[in-house]
Amino acid sequence: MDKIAFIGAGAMTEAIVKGVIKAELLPAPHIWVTNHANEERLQRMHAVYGVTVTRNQNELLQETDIIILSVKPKDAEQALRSLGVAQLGKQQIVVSLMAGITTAYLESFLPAGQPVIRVMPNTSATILEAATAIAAGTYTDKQQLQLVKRLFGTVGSAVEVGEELMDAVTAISGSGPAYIYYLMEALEEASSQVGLDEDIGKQLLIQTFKGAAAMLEQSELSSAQLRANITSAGGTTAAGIAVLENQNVKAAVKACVQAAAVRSKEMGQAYSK
Ligand SMILES: NC(=O)C1=CN([C@@H]2O[C@H](COP(=O)(O)OP(=O)(O)OC[C@H]3O[C@@H](n4cnc5c(N)ncnc54)[C@H](OP(=O)(O)O)[C@@H]3O)[C@@H](O)[C@H]2O)C=CC1
Ligand SMILES: O=C(O)[C@@H]1CCC=N1
Repeated sequence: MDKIAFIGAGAMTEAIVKGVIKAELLPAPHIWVTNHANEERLQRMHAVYGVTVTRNQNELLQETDIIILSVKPKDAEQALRSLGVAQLGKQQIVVSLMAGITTAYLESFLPAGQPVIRVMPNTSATILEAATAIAAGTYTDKQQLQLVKRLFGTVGSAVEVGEELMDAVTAISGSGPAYIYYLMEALEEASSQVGLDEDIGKQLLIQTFKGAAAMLEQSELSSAQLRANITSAGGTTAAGIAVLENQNVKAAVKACVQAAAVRSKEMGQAYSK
C-alpha cells in the first residue's frame, strides 16, 4: 500500500488518519485528504498530521490504492457522481465508511467491475482501538479484502461480515462508543452526587471500565457470571442493580440498539436506486 486518499475530512477521517500515522502503516505525506469546501480544516490537517491535502480530484486519485469515502450519507451522491466520472483503474479500491449506504448503491455510480468495500469502524481508531467490520461488494477479490482488512487492522481489530449484517454492526460498534460515553456521563454525574471529587471520580470510573472490559476479554466467564460474582446477597451491588431492573434499563438498551439498526436500514433505503 503506497497511497490512500480520503474524500471527506471530518471526525472519522481524522480518527483513522491519526491511527494510521501512529501505527506507521505509511508515511503521512502518502495519506491524501480532500473535503467539500472547508479550506481551514484541510490546512489544519496538513499542519497537525503532515498529510497531503488537495482539492484537485485527479491528483488525489492518481495511483491511489484505496479511496475512502468519508462523507455524510446525505453527501454521498455528489461525491459518488464525481468519483464516477474519474478514470479509476480496476485495481483501485473504493471503500465507504458511510452508515447505511449499500455496496449496490455505491457500485451504481461506478464503472462495472470497480472493487467496492463497505466498512464500519468507530472513532477509537484514533488510539488504535477501533472495532471495524468489513463487507465486500460485488467485484472485490480476496486480496483486496485482505488489504482493506490490514488497513483497518492497524487501527484496531477488523472482522469480515456479510453485508446483510452491516446495519446491526453499525448499531453495535459504529455507534457503540457513544452509548458508553452516555453511560460515563451519567456515572460521572452520579459520582459527584455521592460526594466524589470530579478528578478522582473520573479516574476511578475509567479504570473500572477498562478493568471490566479486560475481565470480559480475558476471563472465561460471561458478563452475567462476572456480574453475579460482584453481587453479594443483600449488598450494595444488589441494591444498585435492583434500581436498574425496576427502571427497565436492559429493555432501554435493547431498544436503543434496535433504533440505531432501524435507522441504518432506513438510511440505506433513502439512498438507494
Ligand atoms: N463519526 C463516527 O463516529 C462514525 C462515522 N461513520 C461514517 O463516516 C462518515 C463521515 O462521518 P463524520 O466524519 O462524522 O462526518 P463529518 O461531518 O465530520 O465530515 C464530513 C466531511 O465530508 C466532507 N464532504 C461533504 N461533501 C463532500 C463532497 N462532495 N466531496 C468531498 N468532501 C465532502 C465535508 O467537507 P466540508 O467540511 O468542507 O463540508 C467534511 O469534511 C459518515 O458517513 C458516517 O456515517 C462511520 C463510523 C463512525
Ligand atoms: O451516527 C451516525 O450515523 C454515524 C454512524 C456510526 C456512528 N456515527
